[in-house]
Amino acid sequence: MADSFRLTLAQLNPTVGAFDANAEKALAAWQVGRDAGAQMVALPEMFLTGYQTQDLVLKPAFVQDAMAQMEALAARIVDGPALGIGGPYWDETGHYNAYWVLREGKVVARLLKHHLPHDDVFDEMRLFDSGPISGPYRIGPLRIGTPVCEDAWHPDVAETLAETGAEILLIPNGSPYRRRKLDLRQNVIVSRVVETGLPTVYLNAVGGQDDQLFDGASFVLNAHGALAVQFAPFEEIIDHVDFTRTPEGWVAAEGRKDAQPGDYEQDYRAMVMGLHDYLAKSGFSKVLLGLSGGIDSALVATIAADALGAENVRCVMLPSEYTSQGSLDDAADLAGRLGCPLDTVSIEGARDAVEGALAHLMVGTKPDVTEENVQSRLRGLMLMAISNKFGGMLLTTGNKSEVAVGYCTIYGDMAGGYNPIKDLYKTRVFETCRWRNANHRPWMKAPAGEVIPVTIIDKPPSAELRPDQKDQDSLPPYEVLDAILERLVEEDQSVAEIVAAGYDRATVKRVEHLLYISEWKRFQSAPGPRLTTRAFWLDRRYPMVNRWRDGS
Ligand SMILES: Nc1ncnc2c1ncn2[C@@H]1O[C@H](COP(=O)(O)OP(=O)(O)OC[C@H]2O[C@@H]([n+]3cccc(C(=O)O)c3)[C@H](O)[C@@H]2O)[C@@H](O)[C@H]1O
Ligand SMILES: Nc1ncnc2c1ncn2[C@@H]1O[C@H](COP(=O)(O)OP(=O)(O)OP(=O)(O)O)[C@@H](O)[C@H]1O
Ligand SMILES: NC(=O)CC[C@H](N)C(=O)O
Repeated sequence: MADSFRLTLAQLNPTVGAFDANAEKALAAWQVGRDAGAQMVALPEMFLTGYQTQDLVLKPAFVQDAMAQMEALAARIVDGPALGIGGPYWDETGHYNAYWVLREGKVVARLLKHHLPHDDVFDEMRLFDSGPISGPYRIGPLRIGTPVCEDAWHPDVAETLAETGAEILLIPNGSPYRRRKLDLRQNVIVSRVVETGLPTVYLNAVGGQDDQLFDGASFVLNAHGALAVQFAPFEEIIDHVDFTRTPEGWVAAEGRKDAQPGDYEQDYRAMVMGLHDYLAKSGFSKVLLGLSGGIDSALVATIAADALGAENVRCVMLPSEYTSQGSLDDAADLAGRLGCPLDTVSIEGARDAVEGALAHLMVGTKPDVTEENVQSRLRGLMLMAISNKFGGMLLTTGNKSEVAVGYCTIYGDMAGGYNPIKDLYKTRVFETCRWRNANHRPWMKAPAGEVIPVTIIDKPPSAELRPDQKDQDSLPPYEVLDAILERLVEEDQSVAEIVAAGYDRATVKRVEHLLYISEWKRFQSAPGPRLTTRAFWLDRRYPMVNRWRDGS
């Protein structure tokens, strides 16, 4: 019996619902494996349909179509390696998230996911039935056990596979990014390796799907947990792992060990990829945004220029009488450094017209946030008109701190289809700008160097909706606001715990109140890439009507 086995890992980016394109990608990877003499080529979880399909996978027509496409793909897998690929499977016993193994024109195995994740962004218990734990399958000389993603986060599936003769584990995944997720995954998988004594392949998808980002970063561990192979995150990679039979069992040869960037780089890459894929997969190649001369729109313009090329990022300055010369200069400076086209559209005439039209109703009232919001909404209106006429998608620019406390105008600066910094607290916005100014990578399409002028980073944030307005007039300093928000949102701390940590009780209560009363705004807000454990959308599902307040 042969003593070697070549497994080709395809860390690739599928598109939800694009069955033909996903199948072609799988076939191209299979051809790479075949040409390299592999015995098997593996793709990630639910690759044929893309992931996550959400409720699409409850639709019989969708699943029938996917299963027919899978059979058609199987018919093309002849005279070469086996192909492992994720896709749904329905039969009279249930509806499954399955891993299909195709070989010599046929489906030779189907491994059904047993543990269905139902935490953070996952609801698989509502979408699938739990399959029985499948046994190992043989490809050439090797018996392979395949826990499907969440299956590997519990000991039982891997243990059963080891007990029933698996010689390696191959885990296909659709595991979404969040900060430092790779450390968590490796800790979990080391436990499986130690429990089973089996070399383990962890293959993850890459690419953005709505708010979720799959970061790849696939890896291979040998028995005892030593790292044999590590793929880079956020890249499409096809590469091979060579296993050799030894007296102690199968051993993976040392392969590529791609470096894993630090937190700021990974978050930045996630935002760039999230924006790129949301647009490209929705059929857009251009964006526009309101460029105020402030830091949030500066960072969004930079992310967009890195994702799409500066020529595809149309910046629009929409000044009013409150716009300072400094803001006009900073916006022009940033657009020039990035190489983005910049237009100027005054909102003054439109504001006069709106205020004139409303004047007879407003008699006797004092100017307040109403007039401020009109300016914001006029900007949204003008930007959407440019979007409609010229076809770019409008980006909205609220950071996580603002989105958390509702410091943004509904139908105003919240207008837009995607928000690249929705899960980035304001204090991280500053640090991210500094990181981008100091670092450039080949995947960034905008120029290297100090693209975000230091004056933009250093000036006090202002909405410039009334004379001398500063964010800090309405909100606690961002260091304090972000620290309280992180404790309330990410850490689920009580008011008493936050106060005990040294924060002023009245401030904590105010932030808690603002967080709860703006739930409705977030419900109507644009999606954005998930970076944390509690992004606003699926990770944290709060009611809009909620009269409870923490009395601790
Ligand atoms: N639970 C709920 N469900 C549905 N609707 C609800 C609601 N609660 C209030 N509302 C409605 O929402 C409206 C208030 O919300 P909204 O109109 O957004 O206005 P509002 O939140 O009152 O004001 C916008 C805030 O964002 C700040 N800001 C900061 C930075 C930039 C910008 C900018 O615009 O560029 C703005 C601005 O200074 C102000 O504090 C009310 O008219 C009310 O009818
Ligand atoms: N004068 C302006 N010209 C163009 N767009 C603007 C202007 N003022 C505000 N906007 C848009 O509205 C968004 C919210 O802006 P605002 O300046 O009021 O608050 P901010 O959160 O401090 O954002 P920024 O740091 O980008 O200024 C901006 O990011 C920008 O997209
Ligand atoms: N697709 C899944 O089953 C995900 C499982 C796991 N909780 C992860 O995030 O990696």
